[in-house]
Amino acid sequence: MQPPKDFFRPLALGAPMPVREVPARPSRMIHFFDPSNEKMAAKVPDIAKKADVVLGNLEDAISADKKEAAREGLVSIAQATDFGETQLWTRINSLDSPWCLPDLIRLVPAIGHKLDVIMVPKVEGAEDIHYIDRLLAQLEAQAGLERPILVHALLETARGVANVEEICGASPRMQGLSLGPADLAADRRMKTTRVGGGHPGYVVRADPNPDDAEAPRTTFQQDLWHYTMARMVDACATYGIFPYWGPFGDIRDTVACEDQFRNAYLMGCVGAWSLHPVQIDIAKKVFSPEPSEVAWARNVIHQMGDGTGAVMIDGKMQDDATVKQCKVVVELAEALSASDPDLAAAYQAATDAVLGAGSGQ
Ligand SMILES: C[C@H](C(=O)SCCNC(=O)CCNC(=O)[C@H](O)C(C)(C)COP(=O)(O)OP(=O)(O)OC[C@H]1O[C@@H](n2cnc3c(N)ncnc32)[C@H](O)[C@@H]1OP(=O)(O)O)[C@@H](O)C(=O)O
Ligand SMILES: [Mg+2]
Repeated sequence: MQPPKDFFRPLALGAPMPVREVPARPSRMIHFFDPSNEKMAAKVPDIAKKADVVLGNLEDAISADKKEAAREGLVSIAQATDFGETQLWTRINSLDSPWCLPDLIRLVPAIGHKLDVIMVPKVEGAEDIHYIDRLLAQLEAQAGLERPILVHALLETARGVANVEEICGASPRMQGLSLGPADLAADRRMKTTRVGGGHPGYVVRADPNPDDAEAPRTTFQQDLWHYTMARMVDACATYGIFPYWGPFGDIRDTVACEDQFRNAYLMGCVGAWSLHPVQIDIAKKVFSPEPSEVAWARNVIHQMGDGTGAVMIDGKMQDDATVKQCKVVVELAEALSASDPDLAAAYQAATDAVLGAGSGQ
């Protein structure tokens, strides 16, 4: 079905032309900072050197009496910092809050030319995106911005999940979605107070031992987020935008954080939020393909020639579909290599070891 003829028309006279394809920029981690926290804010220039995205958070985790200080702190940091290739995002307050409109009215003219993405919390349906879309167009036109600010929606309400496809297709501004496990759990009345990860009570249990009814029965912990993450990934892939895992709140448990991030990576997410500096490196490790995976993928593409038919490589069937899977890995590796020379060298060394130096892969 074709989009409406005016889908790519600016929603205000003088507003910048909407993008026709969301740029696939490295965003392995969206690093949250509190712009009202001077100590944290002072770290932003250094953190921006190692993070793919830095996000000035104005919503939850910013106390009501700090909302204006966070907004003004973000303006100051954005105006004073050269972010280089690192993206600058913000999470504005929810659309029903008294702070949302002041956030946008202040930020767009002051730092709109540096803001890549505005993250909108608690999105319930396409109507929320339409509201932001038109308002941003008006503010961009007044500010004389030359490129549109993209929008990222938080998937953190039951109705938002029920409407996830219409949210993704609501505007050419849509950059992607993040899964917000805490608000979503509360809205669904899930009985977990954790922020992401599993729960020891969510298990399936092996059958009783027919020879010993008293023998302990093994349990297997299940993933609370599998359904929602899969819905989010499918909706984003349908509209060519990007899915992300949101926060992992148990900051000291770096192992379970890595597990949660890896679940998201394997399911098709392109990144996750980092709430603390320790999580930046976890996300960088997980959301960058392993050098051995890149070498394997390049070998499959190399051996599959025009990408059609079927061959056996190391005992595994390869065909038209697996070539596409391998291209996903190689395209991500090449995009990350462009901004990370260490990663580029690791990928090339692994490829040369498999395909021989000078293979041109
Ligand atoms: C639930 C979902 C959300 O809304 S999640 C997003 C909202 N939450 C946040 O943005 C939290 C951001 N992180 C923090 O505020 C802090 O990390 C912390 C309060 C959780 C812990 O801070 P602290 O006690 O200071 O930790 P440390 O002492 O270990 O810090 C060491 C050092 O690092 C500095 N630091 C800490 N966090 C950050 C950061 N994010 N960026 C930069 N620097 C940071 C800290 O200042 C210390 O510095 P120092 O060594 O110089 O003292 C929801 O949407 C949903 O799911 O629905
Ligand atoms: Mg939330």
